[in-house]
Amino acid sequence: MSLPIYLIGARGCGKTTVGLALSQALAYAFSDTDYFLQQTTQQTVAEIVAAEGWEGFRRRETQALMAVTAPSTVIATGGGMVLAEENRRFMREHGRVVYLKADPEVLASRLEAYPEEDQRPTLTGRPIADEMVEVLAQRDRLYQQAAHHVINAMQTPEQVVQTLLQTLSLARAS
Ligand SMILES: Nc1ncnc2c1ncn2[C@@H]1O[C@H](COP(=O)(O)OP(=O)(O)O)[C@@H](O)[C@H]1O
Ligand SMILES: O=C(O)C1=C[C@@H](OP(=O)(O)O)[C@@H](O)[C@H](O)C1
Ligand SMILES: [Mg+2]
Repeated sequence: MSLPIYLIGARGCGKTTVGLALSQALAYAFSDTDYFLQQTTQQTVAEIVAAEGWEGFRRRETQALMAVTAPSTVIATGGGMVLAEENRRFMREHGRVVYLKADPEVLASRLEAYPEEDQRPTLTGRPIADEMVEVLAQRDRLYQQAAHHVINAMQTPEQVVQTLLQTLSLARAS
């Protein structure tokens, strides 16, 4: 059995979309921590945050990360998973961690086209483009710290999957 692969990065970088496609290419299972939370609580992210605040959501997110961790599984995390040092350490110790990196303008344009507000309630109360700049300024360092590999996520999903396959097999060979 192979180590789990964790995809990290900001909202809109493609963790869920690319993660599912990567799992199919590798014949791995696929898990998404947000989807896991929605299934187990029967609540959307927005409903959890409304009831318990971001603090409650973050606590549940850590539990979800541990619950979905399994061999031969691609795990799409939520964009804020790296905020907790505990989560960064857990991912690095249990699997391969890949940062899907994209510029804030690219992320904002994807989210503006398809906001999914139940999944992505505002983090700052500011417009998406401003929020993306602010969030990346805080988190880019944490994504870099947690990651074994950094991938350019500003390609088509198919190209990102190919880059991931190359990067992960090179990493195995070295
Ligand atoms: N590589 C990509 N190129 C263009 N659009 C993308 C890409 N990856 C994801 N998207 C689109 O961006 C939005 C967010 O993707 P998603 O996979 O949910 O990101 P995340 O899970 O990282 O927040 C979706 O509408 C998705 O179709
Ligand atoms: O960046 C964040 O703090 C969040 C990202 C979301 O996941 P995606 O990155 O899959 O959109 C979701 O976990 C929640 O809204 C919080
Ligand atoms: Mg996602």
